[in-house]
Amino acid sequence: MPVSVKICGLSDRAGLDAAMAAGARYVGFVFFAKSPRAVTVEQAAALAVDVPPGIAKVALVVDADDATLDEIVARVPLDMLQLHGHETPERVAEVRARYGLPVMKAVGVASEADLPALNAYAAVADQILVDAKAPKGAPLPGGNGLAFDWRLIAGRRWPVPWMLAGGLTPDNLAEAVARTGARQVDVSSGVERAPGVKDEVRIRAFLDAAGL
Ligand SMILES: O=C(O)c1ccccc1NCC(=O)[C@H](O)[C@H](O)COP(=O)(O)O
Repeated sequence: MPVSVKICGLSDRAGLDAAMAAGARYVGFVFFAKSPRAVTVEQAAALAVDVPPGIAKVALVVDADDATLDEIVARVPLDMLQLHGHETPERVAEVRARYGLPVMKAVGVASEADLPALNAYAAVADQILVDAKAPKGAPLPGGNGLAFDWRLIAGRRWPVPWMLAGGLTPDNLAEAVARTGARQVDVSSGVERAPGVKDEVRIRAFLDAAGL
């Protein structure tokens, strides 16, 4: 059964066009300056305006304050906010209420100890992104191209839709979906030929592997 795909970290027209043409259901724009995929509000607005209905436009932020979110939401046409920092469940609920947009909260997983947080965020967010936990000291809280042990979440379910992320590639996607039961997946590094440089061939291969 096909799974829905989010291509994250799109920063140019070629990558966005490739993701849309291949059948991505979500396209993600990263507003985190340290990322090789970072876009400005102006860049994201210029890209997002051409994304048709049916493909969700996701703004990814990390511990953003209201002023930052105010600017992004005011100037970029969006369908979802992805919170990928240390935002608490209370902050998730606050952002959701303030902007009236669906919120997906990313939760880093490395061991059993990380699993209770998934339940806490599933209680307040519209979706959760089950991602590999960033290594200690890593400059990026996500987008590291690292997978976690998928057995940790095998058979687990949450009361909201969820997305599997972390080190996914065209070659391991089928195993990841089989082991976890994920119906939605998210990828950034695995469809790039260099950090921040999306590869149209790999995007197409990933969507093919997703059954799309
Ligand atoms: O992608 C980034 O550069 C990034 C930077 C800062 C916070 C989050 C970031 N990405 C979040 C995502 O949703 C990624 O798609 C997810 O972590 C999976 O990344 P990858 O393992 O590279 O496929």
